[in-house]
Amino acid sequence: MLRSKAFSVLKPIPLMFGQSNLACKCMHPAIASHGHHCHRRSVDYRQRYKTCPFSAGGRTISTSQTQVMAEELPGVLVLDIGGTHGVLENLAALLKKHFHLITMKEFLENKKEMSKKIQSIFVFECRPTIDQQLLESLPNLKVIGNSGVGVDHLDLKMISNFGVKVTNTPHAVADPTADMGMALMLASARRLVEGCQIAVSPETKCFAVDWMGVEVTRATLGIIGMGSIGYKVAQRARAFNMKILYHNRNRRRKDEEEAVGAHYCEKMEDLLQQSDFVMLVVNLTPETHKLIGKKELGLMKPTATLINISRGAVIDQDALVEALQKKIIRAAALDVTYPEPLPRDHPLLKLNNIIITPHIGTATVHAIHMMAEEAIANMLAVLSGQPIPSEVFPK
Ligand SMILES: O=C(O)C(=O)CO
Repeated sequence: MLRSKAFSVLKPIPLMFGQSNLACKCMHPAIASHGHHCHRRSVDYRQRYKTCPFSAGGRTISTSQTQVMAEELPGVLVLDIGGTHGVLENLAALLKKHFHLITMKEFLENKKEMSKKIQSIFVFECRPTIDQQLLESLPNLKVIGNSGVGVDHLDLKMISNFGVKVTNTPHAVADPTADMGMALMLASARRLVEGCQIAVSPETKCFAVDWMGVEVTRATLGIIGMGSIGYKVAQRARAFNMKILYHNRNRRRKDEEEAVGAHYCEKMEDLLQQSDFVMLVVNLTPETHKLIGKKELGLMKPTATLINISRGAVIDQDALVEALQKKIIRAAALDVTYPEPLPRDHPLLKLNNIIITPHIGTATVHAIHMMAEEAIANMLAVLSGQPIPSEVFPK
């Protein structure tokens, strides 16, 4: 998800979204929630809702009518999104086409009136979670539209007990997150961050032999988690003539494997032993919590690099610190950690064989827009009783 830090240079829009996160205290640590490993029915979200009729204020309106008063549209509470910046102006405009947008600030200032209006919650950042207290205060809430694929921050069971549906955006995130995986792999392989540091300090003596990287082309990539993002990574890796191994709960169809030249490893251990780059693309669930620990890191080649674009808690970070310190593996490149961000004195931040980015897998202007569109389509589908493109269910 987009982290405010990454965009801190952009223009703030003070009142567009609420700053307060009071009503959404974190009840469940990410690792304890049900995760997005839930059963999902998926319909192509591109079947857009051209006109979405709603019953509002006793009469049916259509969102295709441009003159509809904002108050007549179904109310959406925009959950706290941390920092505010220019790119979000477009998001607000998008939401306002279909919803009466209610910020957290507005909600907290006028809870009595606002709570009745709110039929959906749009979760922009995947950090804030939604607690029982908030749900109890929203009698007309029907859907929580998560912008992003991972819903490990939401207690799906508790939410479904309120009769509220949860949706996510698997289509919009796949390409940008796969791009991020490739970016981290290439950056780590070619020591891009160290290279930048040298380039900006001309006093540093630089001999290419001191900064040698490893090659991605023709290397072996092991993908753990071959869902839509993992598959997109494989498609990209094929262009680098990489040998592609994958491990997944379910084997992909033969034609899908052949299309990207991927070989299935039934045992994750085999993949770990053979790969030059291991990329984690799994959902965070109780089963994948600390999936990569001391034992697994010990199986990897000393020349191998671990890349994580899923969730931080999929790796046992203490074990990773040790493996990197002792050079049990060559390097790591992480877009996700726990917590996020890491505290300044965290041992991972003291290592020079690691690259860490602040969870920016989908932080592109296009992705943010597409995720919002996908979330809106989901929420509108719930409110209008149509088939829901991407609903997530508790296990
Ligand atoms: O979609 C998500 O859940 C992400 O974290 C993308 O980076």
